[in-house]
Amino acid sequence: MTSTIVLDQISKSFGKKTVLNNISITVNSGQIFGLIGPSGSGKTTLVKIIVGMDQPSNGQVQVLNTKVPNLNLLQEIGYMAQADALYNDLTGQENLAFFAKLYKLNKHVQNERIAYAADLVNLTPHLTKKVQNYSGGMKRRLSLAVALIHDPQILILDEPTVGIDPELRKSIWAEITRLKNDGKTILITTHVMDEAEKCDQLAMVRDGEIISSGSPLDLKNHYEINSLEEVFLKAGGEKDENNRIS
Ligand SMILES: Nc1ncnc2c1ncn2[C@@H]1O[C@H](COP(=O)(O)OP(=O)(O)OP(=O)(O)O)[C@@H](O)[C@H]1O
Repeated sequence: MTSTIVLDQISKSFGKKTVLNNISITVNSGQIFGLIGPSGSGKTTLVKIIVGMDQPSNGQVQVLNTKVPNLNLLQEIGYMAQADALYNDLTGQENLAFFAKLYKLNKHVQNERIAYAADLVNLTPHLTKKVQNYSGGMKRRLSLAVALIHDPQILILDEPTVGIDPELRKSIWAEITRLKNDGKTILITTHVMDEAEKCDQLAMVRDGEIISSGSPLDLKNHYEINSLEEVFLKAGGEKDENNRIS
C-alpha cells in the first residue's frame, strides 16, 4: 500500500471567507476514502483542489508523488464532478468515444472500455440516444462511465450515486470495491451513510475542517454509537480534540 494522495495543510479562502482550514489527509492505494459532511462544508472544494481544478490558498497537494497541478496526472485520475460535464448534442456512445480519444486509447481498447463502462452503469441499450434525452440519473451514470473510461489509477467521485436507483447503486459499489481490491485509489464524497460504511477510512468535514477521521468502526466506537448516521449528527455538534480518532 502506497500513499497516492497527500494533502498537506490545505487552506482555501474565497475573498474573506475561509472554506478550508488546514486540512491534511493521506489516501493510500487499495483504499476507499470517504469525505462526509454537511452541505457547504467544503468537500467539493477539496476535491477540486486534488484534481487541480482549483488552487489552495495555502498548503500542498501531491498525487502519485507529483505536485498538483500537473497535466500528466490527468491520465491517472478519473474524476466525476457533481455537475455533469457531458456533451448534450452527442449520443452516450459519442461522449464515451470523445473522452476515450482524449485519453489516447487505441481503437481496440477504446471499444473494450466503452463496452465495459456502459455495461457497468446499465447504459448499453441507451448508447445511441442523444444525451439531451437522458434523464438526470442516466446523465450521472454516463458521467461515472466517463470517469472510468481510461482505467485510471485514481478515482475521485463527488457524490456519484445521487439519483441512481438502489439496485444499480449496489452493482456500482460492487465494482468500486473490486477496483479497490485491484489496488486503485478511490476518494468519494457522500451524504449516504450506508455508502460511508463501505469506506475503509472516513474524514468528517465541517466548516472546512476535519472534525474526526478513522475507519467507520473507529468513528462509531469513538462516539459510542452504532450507526454512522448518529455519528454524523453527533459529530456535527462537537469538535474532536485532536481531529483524530484512531
Ligand atoms: N467559487 C466560489 N466562490 C465563492 N465561494 C465558494 C466557491 N466555491 C465554493 N464556495 C463556498 O465554499 C463553501 C464550501 O462549498 P463546497 O461546494 O465545497 O461544499 P460541499 O461540502 O461540497 O457541499 P455539498 O455537499 O452541498 O456539495 C460553501 O460555502 C460555498 O458557498
